[in-house]
Amino acid sequence: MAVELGTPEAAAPPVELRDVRFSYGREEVLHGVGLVVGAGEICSIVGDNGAGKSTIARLAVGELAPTAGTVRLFGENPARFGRWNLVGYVPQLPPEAVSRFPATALELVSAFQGAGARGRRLSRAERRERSLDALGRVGMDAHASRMVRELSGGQLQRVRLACALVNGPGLLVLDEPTNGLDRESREALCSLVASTHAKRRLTVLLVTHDQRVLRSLGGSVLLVEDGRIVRREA
Ligand SMILES: Nc1ncnc2c1ncn2[C@@H]1O[C@H](COP(=O)(O)OP(=O)(O)OP(=O)(O)O)[C@@H](O)[C@H]1O
Repeated sequence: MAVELGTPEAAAPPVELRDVRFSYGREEVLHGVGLVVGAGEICSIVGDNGAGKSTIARLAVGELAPTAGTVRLFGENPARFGRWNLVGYVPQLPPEAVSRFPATALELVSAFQGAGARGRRLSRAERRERSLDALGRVGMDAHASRMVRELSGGQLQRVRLACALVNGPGLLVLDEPTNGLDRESREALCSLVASTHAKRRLTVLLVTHDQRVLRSLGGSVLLVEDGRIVRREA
């Protein structure tokens, strides 16, 4: 079932899945998923544990390849996509996976930086400035020199968001971004995503269980059950 979101535009939509099937080994977990997220739209994916939400997000950013069907990222096959500055992705990870990383917050964000406009190589000073700016946007510039293993779960999640935003992406894919966040951090994250969306016409694909995040960000909501999109709420 293909679910069309928003009005068609001349430019290719940031995210497009057509009749996508996916199997981990022999077990098929997505059974013909279709969705289109147009430029500047917010689309949230909800559903029970194990329904297939993260798998859809991972396919959308090319982390997984479909076993059947078509995935397009800004109109291109993710396997051949080259404009990764356009994509910010915060995967669902156990916090330990990042927090043992032997780097400061600033170094972690810098590691995610791509080239500048038209592929220009950035100087060290420019990279530092852009990383500090991204940390500032998530309210973490004061913690730039701290080792990521010393950060709280909420602080670490903000730094991961800075990593996703540092290249000024056109598409932000967030998988359960508010897991483990307190109210203040959750609201800060939602308002940052909402303001970036409004200012820069950011496209957002969000996986969440959190009704408060859905209410705060608005947009379309897709319900996934057992590897199928079964409902769309605009
Ligand atoms: N690496 C993997 N290897 C094998 N099976 C997997 C793997 N990752 C996910 N699965 C299975 O694929 C199905 C869909 O998983 P997925 O993580 O996409 O669900 P989800 O809706 O995001 O769940 P949750 O809300 O718990 O994060 C589940 O049955 C899960 O057990």
